[in-house]
Amino acid sequence: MSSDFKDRRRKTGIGFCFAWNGIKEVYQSERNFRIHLSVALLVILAAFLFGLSKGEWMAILLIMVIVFSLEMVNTAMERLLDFYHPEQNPVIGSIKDITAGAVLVASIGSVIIGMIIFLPKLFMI
Ligand SMILES: Nc1ncnc2c1ncn2[C@@H]1O[C@H](COP(=O)(O)OP(=O)(O)OP(=O)(O)O)[C@@H](O)[C@H]1O
Repeated sequence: MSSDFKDRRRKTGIGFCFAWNGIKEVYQSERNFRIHLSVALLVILAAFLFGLSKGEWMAILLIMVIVFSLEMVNTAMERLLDFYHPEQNPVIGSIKDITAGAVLVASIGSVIIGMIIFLPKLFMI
């Protein structure tokens, strides 16, 4: 194996570690992230119990990934803004509102997708 290839592999490994630390950091510090994770685990359990189709699995997994990713971007944005501009400012406030709004939009979407998939199955019981 060339040293260049080994170097690149080592860098990828380190990058993965940093990214994993980021996920751990958000998990430990953000209550909303932990709530979303608990709900996601319950939904995955329900998905196994109801035997979802491949398309239904893809829909719930995709929306979960979107919610978690936006939650992390929202947290990063809040920290960035607090670091560079700790004072109150209407522009900072509206940027934080917008990124929080993005999480809310995805969360509402996830509830709607969940209802479309699970409600008919619940009514059949
Ligand atoms: N520097 C600021 N200037 C003006 N308004 C702010 C500022 N910081 C926060 N806000 C307002 O307070 C809200 C909450 O901001 P904060 O940074 O406390 O997020 P949070 O409560 O930790 O949110 P989350 O629950 O998503 O982590 C913002 O959406 C914004 O409306």
